[in-house]
Amino acid sequence: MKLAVIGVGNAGSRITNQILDFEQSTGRNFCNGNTLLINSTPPEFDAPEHVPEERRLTIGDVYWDADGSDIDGDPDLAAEIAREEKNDIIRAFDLIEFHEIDGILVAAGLGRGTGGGAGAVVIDQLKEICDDPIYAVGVLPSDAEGEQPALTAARTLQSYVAKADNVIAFDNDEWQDADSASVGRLDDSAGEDERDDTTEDDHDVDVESVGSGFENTNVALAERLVTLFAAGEFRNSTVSENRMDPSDIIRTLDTGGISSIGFASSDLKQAGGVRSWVRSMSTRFSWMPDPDWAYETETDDDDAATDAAKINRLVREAAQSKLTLPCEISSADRALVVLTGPSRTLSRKGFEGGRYWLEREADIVEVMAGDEPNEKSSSLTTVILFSNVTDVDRIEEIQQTALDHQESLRTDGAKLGTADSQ
Ligand SMILES: Nc1nc2c(ncn2[C@@H]2O[C@H](COP(=O)(O)OP(=O)(O)OP(=O)(O)O)[C@@H](O)[C@H]2O)c(=O)[nH]1
Repeated sequence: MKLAVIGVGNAGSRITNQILDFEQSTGRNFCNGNTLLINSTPPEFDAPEHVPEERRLTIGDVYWDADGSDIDGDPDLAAEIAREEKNDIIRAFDLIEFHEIDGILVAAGLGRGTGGGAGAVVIDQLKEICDDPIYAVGVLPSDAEGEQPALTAARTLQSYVAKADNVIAFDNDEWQDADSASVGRLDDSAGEDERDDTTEDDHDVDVESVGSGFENTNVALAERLVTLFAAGEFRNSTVSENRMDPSDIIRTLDTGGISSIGFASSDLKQAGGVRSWVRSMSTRFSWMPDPDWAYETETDDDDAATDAAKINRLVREAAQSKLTLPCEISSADRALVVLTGPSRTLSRKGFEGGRYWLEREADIVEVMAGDEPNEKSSSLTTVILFSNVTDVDRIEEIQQTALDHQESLRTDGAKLGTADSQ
């Protein structure tokens, strides 16, 4: 599937950059340079930068020049700025070749201002000028960030779901362990005494003060998104009977609502000897031929049966893996399974078995499937998209925190009002 990828805010910008990094390093070509970053401050990247300067738009800088303020987590201010600077944003859309793409992916963190507020307005503005489906990647804040980001995310998630064709959610709370200890914790430089004196609220993490620290989570998210959306977009992909079709992805996401992705991968043993020598030489010297036979994997005695069992197991593992948004998979409306690997290992029998298991186990009536043959892949990978999941504990938790916080703001406001009137 060909997609334009637009990152809004810091999280959106870093995720977009990571998607491009993964696209490039795996030899795919699904966005073909159709990308844009929209932010209120220049983001810090964790990976080599792939988005050229002319595709980075800064919004709101006239405000900061005028009074030194910034968006600082306020989604209403960010939305207002995005509406006021509509002309600049629409002009930046001119850089996207809409005739080349099947859809648009807008990535953003939902717990603060630019991603949550301006991102929703950007989706509206895109809808005014193109008919392609618009999917969002919405990052949910972790508990450690405190109550205000939860309230912001509860509000902005609602508006994303209403505006985008589908929102693929990513739960930082579940995934942060993958990253450096700095994120979601107190600054280690703080002294013990200082720590003892902090109140519950002081433990809220200022995302900006800990730098990015999201490198591993962004890599995990990019790997899942690219394996799903770029299926069939390998530069030198071979033909396959069961090849992934963009219309299957579009149909799966057509449910609207919130979706989640599962993923599993298994390394293949590549053959040694002359094949290994050719592989290493062609990596070192671009003029050397890079034939597919050099990537053949070591074979087992009973190949077909082994491949079938392996694929069947991978589909189960992906369904039971840590999802981008943990949820009850049986609450999904539709699912899509994508299998990537060298064509000779993509056992149709194993794939059908895994698909059948998913239909029964997750009780999903409509499970679509497709594969992405890549002769040079050294692993077998399965990605599963669960579309319109409705049984999600994490979202209920965020909504409850948001309600409690709103209530405490109201009570505090009322107390202040009483004090004022006395
Ligand atoms: N997964 C992931 N989450 C991030 C990253 N950066 C920030 N976040 C999360 O995304 C949310 C939004 O943070 P930012 O993207 O920094 O904020 P912003 O959208 O630029 O908004 P303002 O800071 O108000 O301008 C936070 O609540 C964090 O949970 C990132 O690189 N990856």
